Order: sequence, then structure tokens, then C-alpha cells
Amino acid sequence: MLAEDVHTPRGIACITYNNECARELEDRLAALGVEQDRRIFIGTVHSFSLTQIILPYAQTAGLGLPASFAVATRAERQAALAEALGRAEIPQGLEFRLGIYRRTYLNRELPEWRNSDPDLAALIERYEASLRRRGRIDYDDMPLLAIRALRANPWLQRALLAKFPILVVDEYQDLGAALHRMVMGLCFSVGMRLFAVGDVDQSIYGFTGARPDLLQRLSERDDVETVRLRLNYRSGDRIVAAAGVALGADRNYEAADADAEGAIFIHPMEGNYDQQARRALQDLLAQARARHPDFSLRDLAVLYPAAWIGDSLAAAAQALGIAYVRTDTNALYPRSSRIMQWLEACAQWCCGGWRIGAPRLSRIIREGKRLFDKAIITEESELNFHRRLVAVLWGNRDANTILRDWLTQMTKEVVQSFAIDDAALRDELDILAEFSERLAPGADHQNMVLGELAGDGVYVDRLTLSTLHSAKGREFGIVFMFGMDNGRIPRNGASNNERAEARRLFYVGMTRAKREIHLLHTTGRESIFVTEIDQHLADE
Ligand SMILES: Nc1ncnc2c1ncn2[C@@H]1O[C@H](COP(=O)(O)OP(=O)(O)OP(=O)(O)O)[C@@H](O)[C@H]1O
Repeated sequence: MLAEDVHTPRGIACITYNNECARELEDRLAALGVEQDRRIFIGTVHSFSLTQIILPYAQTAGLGLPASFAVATRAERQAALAEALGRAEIPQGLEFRLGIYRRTYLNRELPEWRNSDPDLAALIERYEASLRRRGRIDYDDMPLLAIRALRANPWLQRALLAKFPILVVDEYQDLGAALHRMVMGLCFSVGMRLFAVGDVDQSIYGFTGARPDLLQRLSERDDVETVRLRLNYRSGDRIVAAAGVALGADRNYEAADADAEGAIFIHPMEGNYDQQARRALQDLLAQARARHPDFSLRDLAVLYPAAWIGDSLAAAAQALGIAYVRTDTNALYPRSSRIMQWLEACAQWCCGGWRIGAPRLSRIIREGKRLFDKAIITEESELNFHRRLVAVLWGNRDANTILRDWLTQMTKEVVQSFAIDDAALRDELDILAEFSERLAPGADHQNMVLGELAGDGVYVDRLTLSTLHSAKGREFGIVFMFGMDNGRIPRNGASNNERAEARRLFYVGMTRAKREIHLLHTTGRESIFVTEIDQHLADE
């Protein structure tokens, strides 16, 4: 589309579910020689709303935000909520409920907004008012404000069409009503061309307000051409068949390469999760690697139903000296954080990467400029950025440098000078601050060295430890699904909807594997989904 349909300076906007998916998109486009620049937006619906609509047009679109508004930090959100509640302690799960309600009832002029839960609607209004008094917006505000701005300003719709004649959406099934509303307006009224990709069977975020039926409805429109993809280029034949069994529905999928069989293993495991983790990583992982000497650690992943289970696996990997990268909420920092990804790349350069150009300095500089694009606007500021960055990197080429010292220098010399006044970076700076706290003298990671930060990056060979949710959109040669126990997936007491979503989550896990899938469960407690696969293998 970029080569043939859209001409400079017009471009394409690509919206996807989360930063992790955006990163996957960016990497794949980079492999085709396409770099993210002014013509191409790649990011979440939140960053699209913020960077393409709210920041440039808040004042002209009459959103009623002060000129100096910013994105609220977690502490500011909690303070606003406490004020709205009239007391300091915030009940557990309240923020989550607020979020779902705001995402569900978009149009506040309809009676549903107030009638569905009058107390909650009133609380939300007080909370938002409190945020505004502080000159802040929050995460859920972003798409809501963007929709409001678009609806009230037809010229704004045309401005977006002028910039992005094509809108690409990936993982449509996991995006909520706000994005759908935007798509309906921009594509079906204003005339952007839509290219949407998704799979209703992989919808796993219903619990946060995602609406898989929206993709279904989109595909049923007369003015939409639907293309069903039947061939699976990722997984071996037997894995494709077993995944169909896991889904409990035949979609007629076929492995593209008939010779690639793939293998499925079921392992009953004794003991608690700590003991199971140790055996999984010590024995099963080693055996799998022996069967596939062509795979390196980065081709392997262990997926589990909840982040706390990852603690057992991380501890076992640490004890066994297996390098790993963790991508769940208990990770040291979120892997999807843009600033942390950039710092990882900087660390890799310092830890020997500079000798071989992995990563290249030019890439680090380019990504840094993109990260701090609000502050790097003149040739002079660009030069200043180069000088400061190169001075810190060149002066610290030692993997054994205490990370705290390195990070302090980076923060002082580079980050603090260039991340100023950027509303889009505030959450990122929070993440950085939280990470720094864990490196402080006396904190749990006070002795961490630079090499360890470098190790968590994409250039280094690591085993992936991830929740099933975070593995969405990714692929690995060999996948271990750990903790596939009754009561865990699906959870005890799950409703019918939750059971169906758990089944889809299990399906997402199985479809990540190219060559081998391993289902691990506590002996005598296997999940019903494992039992079904077991039965299928016996019948085969
Ligand atoms: N036409 C093709 N020829 C060869 N390989 C392909 C082709 N299409 C996709 N692949 C490969 O198959 C794998 C899966 O493709 P891709 O990730 O695009 O699928 P997907 O539908 O997005 O998967 P999911 O949504 O389950 O994550 C990738 O390794 C990709 O490179």
C-alpha cells in the first residue's frame, strides 16, 4: 500500500492492541525496509488518540483542556479518585470497574450511561472533573476525548483523512467499542480505506471490555470484503489439528507445509510449582533442545496462566543459570516500555555491541530522537543529543558497571534534558523512576550490573517466560504451557463466558508453537482442555 497506493507526504496509520503487538508490527515492517516516520503511525488506539488527535488539536477542537494539560501519573489518578470518593483508601478493583464502565458506555448522552449503574456513573464524573481540575487526562480518556473531538469537528475528520488515507487495524477482536466507533466514523463516513485483521477465536480480553462481536459485525457488512485465511504457515500439521481440538470448533485450518508434522507432549508433573518449574527447565527444556539443536533459547518459550506462576519459573531459571526474559506484570519492568527498550539497546551497545554494530549506534540515535521528538526539534538540539548520548555510552563500555551508576548518568545527561514537557512520555518516566528505585542502595536489585540490563534485550539469546495473554501475536519454535491445571485454566467458579474465554486463551497458547508444544499439568489435576487433547492424541 505504501509503495503503490499512498504517496508522500500522505501515509498509513496502523493501530493495534498493545505496545507489544506494535513492536511486532514495527519489527516486521523494518524487515521489509519500512521505518516508522512521519508518514507511518504504528501504535495503540490510545497513542493514536493522544499523538494524532488530542495533542495537536486539543485547543482548536474545543476539548476544554488547559494548554498545559498532561497525562496523569498513577499517583495523580489515585489522588483524583480519592477526592471523588471522599476518602483516602480506594476499594480494590474499583479502578478496573471504572475503566470497563467508561469503555462500555461511550455515548454519555444516552440513558444507558446513567441508568446502568447510577452511582458508578456519578463517581466517574466526579473523578474526571477532579482530574481536569488538576490539568490531567488519564489513559481511558484518550480514545473518549478523541471520539468527542472527531464527532464535534468534521474538519478534524478530513484533516486525519488527508494525513492517513488508509487505516490498518490488527488484533481487531481485542479492541473495544471506542476504536470501533472511530473506525465507523473515519472509514465508513469520512472515507479512509480500512484494512482490518483479527481472529474472533483469539479474543482473550473480554474481561477488560473488548468486543469480539465488533469484528464479526464488520465482516458481515455488504461494503466490506472478507478474506478468510485458511493456511497456517507457522505450525506443524499435528499442532494445527490439536489446536482445532483445543478450540472445540473446526475452522478447517491446514498447515501450509504438509511435511512439517510438529509434535505434542503432555507431562504430568509432581510437586508444587517451584518443583515443577525446576524439572521443566532442567529436564524437559534440555531434552527439547537436544531434539532441535538448530533452535537457540530465543526460539523457546514457557507460557503460564498467571504472572505469579512466572515467579517459580524465573527462580528456577536463575538457579539453573538459564538466561531468560520475562514479559508479564511481575517483570522487573514492562518489556513494552519504549524508554526501557531504548535503554536496553543502549546497554547492549555499551556491553560489546559497539564492536560489532549490534545494535548500531545510528539505530540507537534514531530511536532516541523518536522517543524525545518533542525536545529534539532543531539542528542544535539534535547535535546536543548526539554529544550527550555518545559521551555517556562511550564512557561506560563495561558490562560490570553498577547499573545504578550508569542509569543515573543516562538519566541526568540525556533523559532529563530531552524528556521534558512531553505529555506522551510521563508514564514512561514513571516506569523509569520505579525501576531506578529497585536499584537504589538497599533495594532488591542494588547490585544489578549493566550486562544484566543488556541481557534483557532482543539482541541477546534468552528463554521467554510469559503469561499466555502476553504471548498473543508472537511465535516460538517450542512452547511449554505450564500450570495447565484444573481450577487454573479455566479458573474455579468461572462463568460460561469466562470458560469460553479460557478456552480461547488455551488456543492462543497452542497456536504460538511452530514445532513442539508441551502441556504441563499437576499430576491428577489436569485441565479439561488437556484431557481433550489427550483423548484426541489417543484417537489419532
Ligand atoms: N505466505 C506466507 N508464506 C510463508 N510464510 C508465511 C506466509 N504468511 C505468513 N507466514 C509466516 O507464518 C507465520 C505466522 O504468520 P503471522 O504471524 O502473520 O500470522 P498471524 O495470523 O498474525 O498469527 P497470529 O494471529 O496467530 O499470531 C510467520 O512466521 C510468517 O512469517
